[in-house]
Amino acid sequence: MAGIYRSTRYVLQNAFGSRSLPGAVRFYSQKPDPAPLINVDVDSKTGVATVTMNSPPVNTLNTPFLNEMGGVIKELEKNKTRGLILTSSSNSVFSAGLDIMEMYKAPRDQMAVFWTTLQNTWLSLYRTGIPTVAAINGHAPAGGCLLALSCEYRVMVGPKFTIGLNETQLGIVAPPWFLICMREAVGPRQTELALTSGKMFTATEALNIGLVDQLVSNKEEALAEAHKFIARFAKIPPLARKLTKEFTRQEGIKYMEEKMLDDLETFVDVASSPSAQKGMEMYLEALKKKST
Ligand SMILES: CCCCCC/C=C\CC(=O)SCCNC(=O)CCNC(=O)[C@H](O)C(C)(C)COP(=O)(O)OP(=O)(O)OC[C@H]1O[C@@H](n2cnc3c(N)ncnc32)[C@H](O)[C@@H]1OP(=O)(O)O
Repeated sequence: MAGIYRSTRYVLQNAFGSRSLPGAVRFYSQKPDPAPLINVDVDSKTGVATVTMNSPPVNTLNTPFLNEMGGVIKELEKNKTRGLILTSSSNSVFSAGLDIMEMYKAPRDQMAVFWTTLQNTWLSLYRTGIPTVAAINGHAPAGGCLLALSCEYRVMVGPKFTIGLNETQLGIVAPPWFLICMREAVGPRQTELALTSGKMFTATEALNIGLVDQLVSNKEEALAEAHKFIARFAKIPPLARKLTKEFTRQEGIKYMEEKMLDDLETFVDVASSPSAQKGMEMYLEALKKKST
C-alpha cells in the first residue's frame, strides 16, 4: 500500500507539477483540443448551458474526456452560467461509463492519473453551485449512471434505454462514492438490492424507484423538461441554493475530500489485480463479439 501511495503521489506530482496533493490535481492543463469531446451551447436568453458529450461511439469516460469535462464545468462556473444540462450527441448511448481501456493492462501510474482525474471531475460536477440536470437520452451503465446521479435532476428518455450501476456484473465493485450517489437518489434498501445484483433498470423501473425523476419520449422533451427544472430557481438567491446543495451533498463531498488518496490506492490495487484484469478481458471480449 505505502509503495503505491508513494509512487502514485510521485506520478501525480510529475504530471501536475505541484507538491500539495490532492488539491493540486484540480488544476488541469487547459490545452485547446482540436476536436472537442464535449460541446457547450449557452442559451443567450436564459444563460443555461447544454453540455453535449460527443465522444463517439459511446462517450466512454477516459482521461482526456474527463479533463475536458472538468474544464467545461470550471469555465461555466466562472461565467456564472444559470444552469447545466448534461446530454449526449448519440441517439442510443448517454455514456458507456468508464473507459475499460484506461484500466485494462494499463500501468499503475496511468491508472492513477485516470482515477484522480475521475475523482476531481466527479467532485466538480457533484458540488457545483450551478443547477444541474441530466437529460438521459440513451443507455447509462456504471460511470454513465454516476454522471447522471451527480446531477440534481434526471429526465430520461423511455422506454428502451437502461440505467444502473452494473459493476458487480463485471466482477468489479462500485466505490463508496458511487454508492453514496445512488443512495441519495433511491435510499439504502434499493441501493443494496440494485448494486449487489448490478441491476440495469429500464427507464420505467428507474422512475419507479426514484433513480430518475421524469420520463419523456424523446431528447427534445428531455431538454425542455430540463430547462423547466432549472427555471424553478429563477427567484432563489444563488448563494442560499448553493450552500443548501452543499449541505445536502455533504456526505459525498466529505468522503472525497478526506478519502481521495485512500480511494485512489484501493482503485489501483483492485483494478490491477489479476482477477479484475481477467474480468475486464472477458468483458471486453464479450463487447467485441457483440459488436461484430
Ligand atoms: C476495477 C476496480 C473497480 C473500478 C470501479 C469502477 C467503477 C465503474 C466502472 C465502469 O464504469 S466500467 C464500464 C461499465 N460499462 C459497461 O458495462 C457498458 C459497456 N458497454 C455496453 O454495454 C454497450 O457498449 C452500450 C453502452 C449499451 C452501447 O451498445 P452499442 O451496441 O451501441 O455499442 P457497442 O458496439 O457495444 O460498443 C461500441 C464500441 O465501444 C466499445 N465500448 C463500449 N463500452 C465500453 C467501455 N465502457 N470501455 C471501453 N470500450 C467500450 C465496444 O467494445 C465497441 O468497440 P469496437 O468493437 O467498436 O472496437
